[in-house]
Amino acid sequence: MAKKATKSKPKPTKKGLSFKLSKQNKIILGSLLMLFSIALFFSFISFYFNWQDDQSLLSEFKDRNELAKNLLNKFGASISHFFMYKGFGLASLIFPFLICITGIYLFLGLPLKALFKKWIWGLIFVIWISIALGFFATNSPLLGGLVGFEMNDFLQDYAGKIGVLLLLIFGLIFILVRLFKVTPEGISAFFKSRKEAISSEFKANQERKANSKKEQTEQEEEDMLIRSLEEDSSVIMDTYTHKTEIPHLEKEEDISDFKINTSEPEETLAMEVEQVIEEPEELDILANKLVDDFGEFDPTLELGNYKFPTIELLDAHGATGGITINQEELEENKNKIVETLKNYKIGIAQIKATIGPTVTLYEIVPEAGVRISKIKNLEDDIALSLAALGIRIIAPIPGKGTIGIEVPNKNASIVSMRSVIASSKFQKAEMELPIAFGKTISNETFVVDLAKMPHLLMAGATGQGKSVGLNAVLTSLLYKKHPAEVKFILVDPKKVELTLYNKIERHFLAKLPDSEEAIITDNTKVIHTLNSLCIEMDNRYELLKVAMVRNIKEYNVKFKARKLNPNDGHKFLPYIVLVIDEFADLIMTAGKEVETPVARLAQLARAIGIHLIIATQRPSVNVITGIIKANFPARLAFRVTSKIDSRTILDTAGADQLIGRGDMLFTQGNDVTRIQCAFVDTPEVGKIVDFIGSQRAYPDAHELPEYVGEDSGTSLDNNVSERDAKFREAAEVIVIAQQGSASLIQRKLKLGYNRAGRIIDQLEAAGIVGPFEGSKARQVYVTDMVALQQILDNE
Ligand SMILES: Nc1ncnc2c1ncn2[C@@H]1O[C@H](COP(=O)(O)OP(=O)(O)OP(=O)(O)O)[C@@H](O)[C@H]1O
Repeated sequence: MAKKATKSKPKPTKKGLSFKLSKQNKIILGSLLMLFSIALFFSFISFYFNWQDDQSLLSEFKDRNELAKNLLNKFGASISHFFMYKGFGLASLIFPFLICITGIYLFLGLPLKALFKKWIWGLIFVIWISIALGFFATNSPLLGGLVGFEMNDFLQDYAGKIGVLLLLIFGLIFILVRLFKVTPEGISAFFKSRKEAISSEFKANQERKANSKKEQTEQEEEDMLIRSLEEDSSVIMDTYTHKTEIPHLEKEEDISDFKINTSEPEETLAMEVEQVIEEPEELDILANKLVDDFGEFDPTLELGNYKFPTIELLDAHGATGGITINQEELEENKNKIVETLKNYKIGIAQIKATIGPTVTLYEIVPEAGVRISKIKNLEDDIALSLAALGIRIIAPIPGKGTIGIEVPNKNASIVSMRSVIASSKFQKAEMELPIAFGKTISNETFVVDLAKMPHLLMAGATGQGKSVGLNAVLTSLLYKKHPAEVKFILVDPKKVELTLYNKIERHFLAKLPDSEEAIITDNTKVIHTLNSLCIEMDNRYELLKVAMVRNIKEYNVKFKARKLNPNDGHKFLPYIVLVIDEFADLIMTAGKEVETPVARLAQLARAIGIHLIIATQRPSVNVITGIIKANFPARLAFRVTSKIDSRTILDTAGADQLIGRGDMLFTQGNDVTRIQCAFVDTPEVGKIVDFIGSQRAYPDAHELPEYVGEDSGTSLDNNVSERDAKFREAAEVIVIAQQGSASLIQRKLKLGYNRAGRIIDQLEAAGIVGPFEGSKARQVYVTDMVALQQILDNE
C-alpha cells in the first residue's frame, strides 16, 4: 500500500518535468512509455495464467538459470505480482492504459493538464473496482488484489457488509454523475433522443458513447471474472496461506490518499465546460465539409486562364538610370536660399537637400529664436530670388521640426508607370485596391489603397496631368486585379479620354442592362447609372445584413469559405470603381440629380466596395459642394490656377504653386504629400487594353441593377389610381417650396430616391410640375395651395 501511494504521486512530478522537456525528449519519453505500457499489459495478462508457477521464482530473481513462464519472464512476473497480487488485482489493468495515454500525450506534445484529470479518474476507478471485486469475489481474492481484500476487511470491521455495499453504491453514483454526467433527465433524454431532431440526436450520441464505454468495462470485468473463476479453488488456498504473511498495511495513509484523489475532480469539471463552448462551431461543419470536398470558392475560375498584363507593355520613358543630380544646381540653390534668408536676418543652423524626380527639398534648421511665420511670409521673396516657379514652403515639416523649401529641378525626370508598377512596394502591396500614384519627393514609390480612401477627389487645371493620373489609377488596378475582382464604371463626358477602355468592356466594365456602350458619355445615362449604383448599394447592404458581416471583405471571405448559400441570392461581390471625368460639366448640366446620388454613394458605399473617383478641372465651390467634399477625405490636386481653387480642393494653399506635368499634392486627411505622378501614355494604355481585350472574356459586361428614370415626361400617363400614397403630400411640399425637385421630396418626406423620382413623374403627368430641365429644378405650374386643392379635387 505504501508503494501504491508512491505510484500515484509521481504523476504531478512527471507533469512538472515535461514542461522542461524538449520536443525530441518528449517524443523519446512518450514512445518509451507507450512501449512500457504494452509490456505491462502483456505481463499482466500473462500473470493470470502463470502466476502460480512463477510465484516461487520471485525470490530467485537474480538467478539466471531460473526462467519464469510470464511473457516478459522474471520482470513480467515480478511487476505483475507487485501490481496484481500485492496491489489492486484486476483493476491494475487500468495502469497500462493510463501509462499508454501519457505516452501518447507526450509523443504528440498535447497539453498535460487534461492528462492529470485522466490519472485522477483512473486511480478512482482502480480503487473502486479493487474494493468492489474484493467485496463481491470473496472466493477469488486475486481479482481484487491485496488492496481490495485488505480494504474490505478494514471497512467491514467498522461498517459491516451492508455499510461497505452502500459505500460502493455511493462510489458508483459518484463516478456516474461526475464523470459520465448521468442525470435522471439525461437517461430519459437518451431514450427520447432517437425520435428527436438531429441536434438532440447529437447529444444522444454522446450519451450512447458514454454508455458503450461503461458496457465495455463491465464486459472486461466479466471476462476476467470468468477466467479467474476457472482457477478458483487453488487461489483460495494460496491467498489464505499468504494472508498471515502480509506485511502491515499503512491503512491511514491509503485512506488519506483516497481523500486527496476524490477532491481533485472538482478542478477538472471546469475543463469540461470548454467542450460545451466548442459546440456552436458545429454550424460551420457543413461549410468546412464543402470546402474539404470542393476547395474554397474561386471567383477567378470562370476566366481561369486570364493572364495579367506584362510589364513589357509599359515604356521606361527614358528614365532608366534614376535621377541625375546636378551638383552645381544644388549648390546654387542652397546659396540663394541662405543669402535670401540672410537678407531678412534669418540665420540658418543647418541645411540638407533631398532630391526628388521633379523637385528638390531643402530642409532648413533655423538658428534659435527665429519665428517660423517669418520664413513662411517670405515665400514669394525666396521664389523671386531663386527665379523659379513652384516654390513651396512647408513650415514646419510635420514630425521633423525642420522647415522645408521645395525647389523645382531644372530638368525634371519622368516617373514612368513601368518603374512604379515594377517596384517591390507595389508588387508586394497586400491591399484590396492598390494604386501606384508615382514617386514622392524622396523618390519612394507611393502606393495607397483605394478601398481605404475610400473615395478620391481629383482636381487640376487643364493640361496639368489629370487624365494621365486617371490612367495611372486604372492601370495600377489592371495590373493587380483579376476581372472577377473589380469592375469599372467610366463616365467620360469629353468622349475621348477613356474610350480606349471599351476594349475591356466584357472583362472589367459594368453597365446598365439596356445600354449599348459601357463607357458613359451622356448626362442622362450618368443619372441612371448613379441611381442604379444606389440600388446596387442597397442590395449589397441587404446581402451583408443577411450574411451578418460588416463589409465586403468579410462577406467575400465568408462566401469563398462556402458559408453563404448562392441559392439565397449570395454571390461573390466584385469591387466597383466609378470614375467620373469632368465632374464640373456634369454638375452644371444635371445639378442635384447628380449631386444627391453621388453624395449618398460617397456617404454609404465604402463598406460594400463601391468607390468613387471624381475628377474636375474647376474645383470651385459650386462644383465641389460641401456635401461632396465632406465625403471625400482623399483629395488629389494637380496644378490649379488660384489659391482659392487650391483651398477648395485641399483646404490649404499649395496646389497653385505646383509646376504641372503630373506634379501633384495628395492628402488623406492631415498631411499633404507632394508626388510626381507616374506617366502612362495613351499608346501604353492601348497596349494594355489590347492585351486584356484579346483574352477570353465574360459573355457580357457586368450588369448593374435596372433603374427606371424620371427623365422624359412625354409618355407619362396620369392614372390617378396608380399614384403613390404620398402623392398629395409631395405635391404640397413642391407647391409650398415652389421648387420641383425629387431631392426635395426625398428630404421632406424621407423617401428613397427612386420613389421620389416616381412621384415627380406623377406630378409632371398631373401638370403640377414641368419637364426635366437638367441642372435646374423643374418649374412648378401651380402657384398656391388653393389652386392645388382645386386641381386635385377635380380629378
Ligand atoms: N506624370 C506626368 N509626367 C510627365 N508628363 C506629364 C505627366 N502628366 C501629364 N504630363 C504631360 O502633360 C500633358 C497633359 O496631361 P493630361 O492630358 O493628363 O492633362 P489633363 O489635366 O487631363 O488636361 P485636360 O483637362 O485638358 O484633359 C501630357 O500630354 C503630358 O505631356
